[in-house]
Amino acid sequence: MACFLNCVRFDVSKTITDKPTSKESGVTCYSWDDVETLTSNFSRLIGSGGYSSIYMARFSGSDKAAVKVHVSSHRLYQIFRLELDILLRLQHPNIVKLLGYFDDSEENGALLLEYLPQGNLQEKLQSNSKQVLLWRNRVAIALQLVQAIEHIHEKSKVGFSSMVQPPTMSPRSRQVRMVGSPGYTDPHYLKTGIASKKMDMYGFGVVVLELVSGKEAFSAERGEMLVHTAAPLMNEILDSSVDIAEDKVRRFLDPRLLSNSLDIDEVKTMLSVAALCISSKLSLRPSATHVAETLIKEIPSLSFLGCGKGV
Ligand SMILES: Nc1ncnc2c1ncn2[C@@H]1O[C@H](COP(=O)(O)OP(=O)(O)OP(=O)(O)O)[C@@H](O)[C@H]1O
Repeated sequence: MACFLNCVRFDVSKTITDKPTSKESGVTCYSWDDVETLTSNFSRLIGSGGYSSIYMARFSGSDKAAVKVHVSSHRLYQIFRLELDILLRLQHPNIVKLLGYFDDSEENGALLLEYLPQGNLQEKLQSNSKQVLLWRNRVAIALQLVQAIEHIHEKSKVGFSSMVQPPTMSPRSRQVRMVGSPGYTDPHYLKTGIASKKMDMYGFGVVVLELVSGKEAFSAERGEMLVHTAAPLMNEILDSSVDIAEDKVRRFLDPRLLSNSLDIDEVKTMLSVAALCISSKLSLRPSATHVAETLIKEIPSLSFLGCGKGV
């Protein structure tokens, strides 16, 4: 998931085969000493990833940044390089900016990212959070995310999304490439090791289910994946030649959103999109462009964004 949630202002024609020198194209190459200073010796942990820890950093002007320090490992270094390579080529308003990085070219790496003060989606959706995330904001998040994915798939020449594992790759190195967060990772990718645009659409479909239900993709507490809970409804949506019953949709919906003013057809549109995106039939999964067009056309609540101009 992180891959499509990060970004950089950088010349897309550049690769990192040759390390950029300091301040090249707006992305700074830092030394480890710099990273230590910026994070005040890693004094404030603000998040944890599957292979990384995220620390608060401050520049001298007191501007904040987030430093994602990857686990030190020769094996996991490839994951860092892959993420850095992608970030160096991306530029989109809906994706966080890469400000700089540290790379020892062997086993240690860190990414210096624009600081995002609003927390992550799970925090926003959590049932005990005081403010309920409004429906229109949920559909806006879905649209912004799919527009970011569309940018990666269609406009960025990143290539990773359609990347197929070279047949010569050893099982060990293949394992290294197989990254993903629990609950979001396409079972087809887990089975074959083949990364594709369809895999990204699967992850997007899971986020849509989270936005509609208010539940997290994977509940460690219940040992439950949202895609499994949603499966009967998803199958019914895909199989059904008739309109899906409203009470079934309402039962899946985040109870905090139940109100007369909510247009249930918009919820049905979101669920239909999710059902197609997470379908085990890869041919059914739509492109990011198609999903963005569908959301803009079928969800009037998005009009507050001035849709069609990109958000
Ligand atoms: N730029 C940022 N600004 C503020 N907080 C951040 C930022 N990046 C990450 N975080 C915090 O750290 C948490 C984990 O980050 P992220 O989701 O990027 O990890 P991940 O993708 O699971 O990592 P990995 O690549 O190691 O698997 C986020 O949920 C968020 O709370």
